[in-house]
Amino acid sequence: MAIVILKTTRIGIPLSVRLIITTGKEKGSHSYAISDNTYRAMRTERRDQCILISGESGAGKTEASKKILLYYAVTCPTKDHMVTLGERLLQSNPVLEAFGNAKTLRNDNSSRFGKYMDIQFDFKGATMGGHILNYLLEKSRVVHQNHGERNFHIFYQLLDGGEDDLLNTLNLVRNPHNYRYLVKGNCPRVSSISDKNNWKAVSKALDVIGFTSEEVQKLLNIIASVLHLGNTLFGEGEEGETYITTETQISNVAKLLGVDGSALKEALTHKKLTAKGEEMVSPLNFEQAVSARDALAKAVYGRTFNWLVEKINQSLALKAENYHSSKDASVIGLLDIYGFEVLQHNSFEQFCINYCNEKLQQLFIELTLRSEQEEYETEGIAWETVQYFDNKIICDLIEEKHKGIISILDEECLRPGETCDISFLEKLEDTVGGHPHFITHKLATGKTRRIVSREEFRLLHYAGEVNYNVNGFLDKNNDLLNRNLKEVMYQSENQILSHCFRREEVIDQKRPEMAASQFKNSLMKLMEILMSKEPSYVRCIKPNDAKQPGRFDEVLVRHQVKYLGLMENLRVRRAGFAYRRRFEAFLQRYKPLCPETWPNWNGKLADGVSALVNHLGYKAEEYKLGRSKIFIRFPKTLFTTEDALEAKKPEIADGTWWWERVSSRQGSQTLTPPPPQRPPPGSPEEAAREAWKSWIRVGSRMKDPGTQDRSSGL
Ligand SMILES: Nc1ncnc2c1ncn2[C@@H]1O[C@H](COP(=O)(O)OP(=O)(O)OP(=O)(O)O)[C@@H](O)[C@H]1O
Repeated sequence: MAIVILKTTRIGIPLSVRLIITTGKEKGSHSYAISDNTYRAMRTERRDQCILISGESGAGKTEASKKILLYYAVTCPTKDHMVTLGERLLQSNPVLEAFGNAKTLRNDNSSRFGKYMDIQFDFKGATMGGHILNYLLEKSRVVHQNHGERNFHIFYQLLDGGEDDLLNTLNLVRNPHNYRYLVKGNCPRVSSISDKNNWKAVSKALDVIGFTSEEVQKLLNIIASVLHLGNTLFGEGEEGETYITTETQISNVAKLLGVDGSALKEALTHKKLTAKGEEMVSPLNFEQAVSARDALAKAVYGRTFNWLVEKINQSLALKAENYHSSKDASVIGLLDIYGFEVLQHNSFEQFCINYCNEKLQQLFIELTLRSEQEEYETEGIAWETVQYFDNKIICDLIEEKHKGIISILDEECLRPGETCDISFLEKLEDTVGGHPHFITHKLATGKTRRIVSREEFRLLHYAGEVNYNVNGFLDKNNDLLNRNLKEVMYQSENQILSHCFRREEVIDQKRPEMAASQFKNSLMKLMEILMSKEPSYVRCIKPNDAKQPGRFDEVLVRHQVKYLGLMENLRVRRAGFAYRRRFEAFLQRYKPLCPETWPNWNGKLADGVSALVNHLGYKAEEYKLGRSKIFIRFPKTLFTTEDALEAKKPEIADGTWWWERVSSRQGSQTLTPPPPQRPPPGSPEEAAREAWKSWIRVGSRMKDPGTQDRSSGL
């Protein structure tokens, strides 16, 4: 069971709050409602929309996003030659889940990457294309899993579901226990997952998306090579030299990756350095060789995942024949990104995940709480301010240039001389030691000191307090692969790999951006994308930590409701107005309802709106006029007005033969331009027709790009 709280919109109107508790039977119905409302808002407002799905790991974000996608795939019109776009959108899910999801302690199908998907619609509302942006895959899982967790699903699916012939060509045996990279978490069986069935689903999906059998083979070669790489072991010679003890494994890896075996062996046990312009080769010790092997496995898997997303994007891309209609295209974005995560041992990955959640909370504050309240102030509407915690202070602590945690981490990675994770921690203490949301063992006093170990720093996030162990921060941020390993991969005969290891990085030796900065920059871009759209929210709340149906842990739920800011949001919405619109847009749309304002109002806009609402009989408590906008308190008021408008449409065009023809053919709600034959010039029919035409063009569509109508988070 999961609870989802959502805000609904109709023609872009923030509506009342709905709390929907889903049970097995009605699973997904709520997601259809928000999908539908967002689609309608996009069409009537002609404004890009986005749906932000948030919640803790295991709360139901991915399930909700799949339902939303399903809704669009099934209900939106498609062009004849585009019938498979919806199908391809849907089929991208099993593929991305196979390669990017894994069993964790909190969720048997946890997304270990973030995903933002754009669905493009043409002016008739038909799906035209899609695009996926992926964020920070948890690559460390390829080589290590916590107890009770698994590696990415694809490894188990391949071993369980792959045909005998396929496994033979990959030199794999069916038992996952034979592979070191799969037994780190004790390789638990998961009753809720059928790897065999999922393998079938993934194979079919790859086909539907348009992967050729050659590409699939190359992809699986890489997956199998990672397993063989995990079984590649090293020995130490008498003089301390490192060598590979498992010849069969390494030749399997070389064959599957399409690289030269001896070059690979050399690159796994030696590193190339350039000192004073001269190239030197230095042997790696045992630990360094193990690290080089693991780094290669992570790099190969991570880059292959990016390639996979690229391929899916090519398949979803707007086709050339639709470019002409893309000018009028609208977009619905769907964000399903990792939720706030607190584990027993939180590392670099959790730091990035929780930073991302801080940013999303900032966005929520910006787009809803703050903008809502600021708007009342700007418009001169009397208003009782609702207090909320602004987490900007935490975002700054993490991301500020030169002074933030990410900058300090980058500096420590680049600084010459001896650096390590502990020196990073010390640097943090020196630089952000006094910050109210930052604590370390050294800085803590009393009780807190006991809960922060010497290798940890503690951040007081908006959603709770989290200790991060600095071990591995520098390595993960550096994300470096020895140069000679990159060279070997660049020369691979497997086109996926040679595509993933690019010339500028290998030959020109351009240093890639540090992982945390790269993540920070991609988040900044994401925020820009989301800010340009009208947001709707799906808030997923996890009912219990035991993955059990029908159990409702009140403390856990209360905590989530609190940190998601739902109560503040409720208060803002309740005290506020359900709808607001600029005077000109309101007048444009509803002017047919009042003889004084139809077909044109030539006086002051505010007076026109006053005349209109007086004629409609609005009561004083139902609305307020601001400086440039009308604010309507209850959705009911607006719906009554909308219904009156619907009823009025045929009457506006009364007496014109063309209206009757259009309405009898296509239904009276269709906003189709009148047919070319004109009524006699100067006749009342012609005047009615002209007024109608202009209203159809502007008023009925409420095209109002200047409006700051932000959906609430509920
Ligand atoms: N609406 C729902 N009704 C019943 N069960 C659900 C619902 N949503 C999710 N679940 C169950 O919860 C599990 C976790 O859901 P999901 O994978 O969507 O979580 P998530 O929030 O995306 O987690 P993560 O951040 O770890 O990826 C699902 O596999 C499913 O068993």
